[in-house]
Amino acid sequence: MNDSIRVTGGRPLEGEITVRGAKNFVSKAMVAALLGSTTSTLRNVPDIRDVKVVSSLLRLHGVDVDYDVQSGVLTMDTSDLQSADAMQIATHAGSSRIPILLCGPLLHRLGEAVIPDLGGCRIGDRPIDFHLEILRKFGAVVTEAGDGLHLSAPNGLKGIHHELSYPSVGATEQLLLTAVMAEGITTLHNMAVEPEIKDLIDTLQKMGAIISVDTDRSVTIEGVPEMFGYDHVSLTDRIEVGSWACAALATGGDIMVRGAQQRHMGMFLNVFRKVGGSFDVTPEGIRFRHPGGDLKPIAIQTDVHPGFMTDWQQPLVVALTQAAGLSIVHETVYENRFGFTDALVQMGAQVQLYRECLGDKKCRFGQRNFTHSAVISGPTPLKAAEIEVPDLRGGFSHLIAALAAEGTSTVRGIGIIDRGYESFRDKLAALGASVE
Ligand SMILES: CC(=O)N[C@H]1[C@@H](OP(=O)(O)OP(=O)(O)OC[C@H]2O[C@@H](n3ccc(=O)[nH]c3=O)[C@H](O)[C@@H]2O)O[C@H](CO)[C@@H](O)[C@@H]1O
Ligand SMILES: C=C(OP(=O)(O)O)C(=O)O
Repeated sequence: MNDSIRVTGGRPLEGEITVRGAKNFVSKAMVAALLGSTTSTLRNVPDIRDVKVVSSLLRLHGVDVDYDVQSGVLTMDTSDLQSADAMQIATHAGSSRIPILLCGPLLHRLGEAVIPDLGGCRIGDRPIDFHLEILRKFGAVVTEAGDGLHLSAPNGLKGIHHELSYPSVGATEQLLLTAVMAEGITTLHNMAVEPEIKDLIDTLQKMGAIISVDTDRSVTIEGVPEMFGYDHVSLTDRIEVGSWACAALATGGDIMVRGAQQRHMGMFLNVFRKVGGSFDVTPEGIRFRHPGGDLKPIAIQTDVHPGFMTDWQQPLVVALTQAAGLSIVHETVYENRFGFTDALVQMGAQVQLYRECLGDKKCRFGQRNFTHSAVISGPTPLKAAEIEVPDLRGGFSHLIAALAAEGTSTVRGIGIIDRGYESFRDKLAALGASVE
């Protein structure tokens, strides 16, 4: 497939699109299916690359995976589960961050796990120290093996009491996926509470898990000896919804996003309204539009849920280049998530990056030489440019910038965007974008 796209901007995106299941839940629910001794059915599954990567990893372990793109129904039959060939696992190195979550389920079901080196967006160091600490506490023996890790559990996995120093999404999922079948009781404090995690907990409960969530970011899990398949409908991808909403704002457009769910987007909708966007929530989805007039600047800080999500930050920054005044964005989740602004500056935006924390939220990056705050001065007309996509959300943000810019831009490396945006080329065409 051609990996670059020519975008002629300067016209509003208008029309209707549908967003299906969440990349950051579907991939985890697919891993959870490994815990079940019977077939699992996942619905509302989008046709994105991360689903293909996890399907392939499951197949390497003997899972019979069947996906009907049209209906979005994915079934996973785990009756012939078996250890995978290490050489074949290695071919998945760098493909996604999901493989590290296979550890607990594979240790429970097969007694060993071989994990390739992780991929995912390069938006910071992204260590896995929390994951390994949790797995070792449960009783896993972790050794480095070639291009990845080898894990075993000679004495089985036993419940633990753990507190995260930061409410990491992946580490919370690691603990849940391991604790559900570990012997005895597990408790976790300072857990992540993103909607995708709540959906994972619901899925695990359907499978037979006993999980009690408290109101203070803590959870108690009573391990069970056997789990079964599930039937579950994925929540909608709130990051994709927010990305299209920002595209409507930046291009002066009007986009009806079918499938969008208000209850998972509270903080985003507040910000969208404060910046000057309009939205209508309907039973079918949410319609986002630029109502005309100037957009307003804003000061925001990204945070764990229920704060403003880091994955919304990059698309929003493009819209903020069109707001009248100074906007401030303090990124507190990743230390290096403003690299994508170089291309915006090349297109005429005024974005100044700072090492200091430009906000009062507790942040791990303040005194550590990371440019993790941005001041955006607008409105600045954007002009076409040749751009290389840096990462998933940064890439979609570049597309939005090209759609808002006068002239024809070339955006290279758009394959990355397929990791998390289903049929984005068709959706752009449906919204009247001029793309080749
Ligand atoms: C596939 C998936 O669901 N990806 C999402 C997930 O990523 P992911 O699960 O990787 O993100 P985490 O919540 O774990 O990371 C948050 C912070 O914790 C740090 N950390 C994490 C693990 C660890 O072992 N040590 C450590 O220091 C990270 O470097 C980062 O600074 O949540 C992020 C935060 O909402 C989202 O941006 C990603 O889209
Ligand atoms: C950072 C992201 O994903 P991943 O964790 O898969 O790299 C994202 O979806 O924006």
